[in-house]
Amino acid sequence: SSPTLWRLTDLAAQRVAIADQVAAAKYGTPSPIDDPAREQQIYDSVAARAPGLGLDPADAVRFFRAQIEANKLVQRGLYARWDAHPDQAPTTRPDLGQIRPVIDGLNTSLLTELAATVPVRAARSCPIRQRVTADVVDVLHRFDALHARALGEATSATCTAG
Ligand SMILES: O=C(O)C(=O)C[C@]1(C(=O)O)C=C[C@@H](O)C=C1
Repeated sequence: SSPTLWRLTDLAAQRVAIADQVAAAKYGTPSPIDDPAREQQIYDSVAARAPGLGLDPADAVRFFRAQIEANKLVQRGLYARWDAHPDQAPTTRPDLGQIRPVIDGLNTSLLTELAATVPVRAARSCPIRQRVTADVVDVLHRFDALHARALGEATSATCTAG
């Protein structure tokens, strides 16, 4: 088990990054960014698995709500960018059916890491640790302002104290 927020934050960053592919899969199609049925499926799965990992289901769901909001923030930002600059819009359309299993894998890893970080997430030092960790992960992933803002959103529910 990891005593730091590095792995959790890197996984959240991977989930933010994959939103680019989700947006490219949906842009210019009738599929809306928001898919409440898919979200509910994720929340149900997370809530069902949480107790077995020693996690409070409501806490785990709260964390995943932030991951999904962050993902949608990126998708909306990219849509706006692509509408304004059609030359930057994707020229190939990835298959959402191939992206979601990758997201499922990230969700499982995030849940495992959530369980491994219960003490550090409950510590009084969590907010400052999370801020510093997210700043470094932004750099490592070479995130632009949109993706950095999304990682900030994704990590907003990491700390459980306070
Ligand atoms: O799977 C999708 O369709 C996504 O857009 C990804 C995602 C997610 O973050 O998991 C985000 C928004 C949708 O409402 C459902 C799920």
